[in-house]
Amino acid sequence: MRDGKRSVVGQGLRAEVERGAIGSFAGRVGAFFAANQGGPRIVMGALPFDRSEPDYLFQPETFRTGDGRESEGQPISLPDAVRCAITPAPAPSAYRDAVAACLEMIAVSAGEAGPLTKVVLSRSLELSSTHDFDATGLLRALARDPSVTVFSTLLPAGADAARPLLVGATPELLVSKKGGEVVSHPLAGSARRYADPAADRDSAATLETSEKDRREHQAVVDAVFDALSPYCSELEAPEGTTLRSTASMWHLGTRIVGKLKDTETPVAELAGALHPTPAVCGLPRERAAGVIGQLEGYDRGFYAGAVGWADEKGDGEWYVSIRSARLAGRRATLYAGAGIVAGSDPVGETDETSAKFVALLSALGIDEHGRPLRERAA
Ligand SMILES: C=C(O[C@H]1C=CC=C(C(=O)O)[C@@H]1O)C(=O)O
Repeated sequence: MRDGKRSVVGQGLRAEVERGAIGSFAGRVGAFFAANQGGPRIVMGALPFDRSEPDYLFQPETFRTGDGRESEGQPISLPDAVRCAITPAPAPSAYRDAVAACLEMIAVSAGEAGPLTKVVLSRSLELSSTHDFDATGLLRALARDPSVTVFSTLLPAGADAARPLLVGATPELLVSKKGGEVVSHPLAGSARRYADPAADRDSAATLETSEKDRREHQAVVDAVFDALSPYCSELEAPEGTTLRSTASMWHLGTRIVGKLKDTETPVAELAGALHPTPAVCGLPRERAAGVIGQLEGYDRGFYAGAVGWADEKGDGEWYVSIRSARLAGRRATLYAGAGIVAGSDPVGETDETSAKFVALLSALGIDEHGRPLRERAA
């Protein structure tokens, strides 16, 4: 895991933590350290989107931290023969229909108790290549953007011949905990970035003043405050809501910092209280998760879950596993979602998911149709 300032790298797999759902995350990590005396005092891995599905956590053989600048981001070089066939799943037109159906559900529920106010719907791109995907090269290419946290983590062995990995470049901190201090930096509300400076500024200004995006964002901020308040003696958003940028996207973001009442509260418990926030699920949580299951048509697996680490003291960092891809040998599945609220436009939301694919696709050197990008085609 690495951003422009810091890296946390575990290598090898020394031991696996007993797998379970998020409700037992903190208990299982605590029991692992109590029972296992050898090796680095850290576990890392991934939490799935679905709270009832098992996570995948392991203790690495070795572990080191650095300043995030250990290796410069180099463009990855795909051999000429490697070309990707890309199948959108669902097709963009079917995604637009799903957004429209979701808007209808939001409208119909408006008069009910506990109405559906937000659902984050995602779509995927299935890539199939002539060669195995190079996770290390992809990570290096993603790290050219210092504003994101890049990650690569093992996933549980599945039906694939190759061991799957989750690789990505997330801009969103679910929660970090160090001693008595807790930080979360939720994002929601997005706009595409442009190479032309004037168009880029316009895009940011439109996002900043968009009532629909502010509403979409506030739902996440409120949920983070609700989840963390019981654990904190102080909790505030010192800078308020601000614009955050990655190389390809503008977002609305709110950095939330708190002081824990009990400094021993483990980060795993805080992650368990927060996940999934309305940045990836919706409101009310259970109802939105049901709509996602009904309309998306696939299992998200570890997309829109969390990736990170926790140490023996209960400190740690967990990032929302968005802008991510599941790699398994010659196959990769890329995911991108968008928050749907009253006032969302199906075409606009589809375009937003296309914009969110750009980070991974440009690191792979291709566009959404699998065509080589111009600067790499030469
Ligand atoms: C669900 C994703 O992004 C979330 C994070 C930031 C902005 C979002 C939005 O504006 O919809 C999403 O809530 C994704 O990238 O797949």
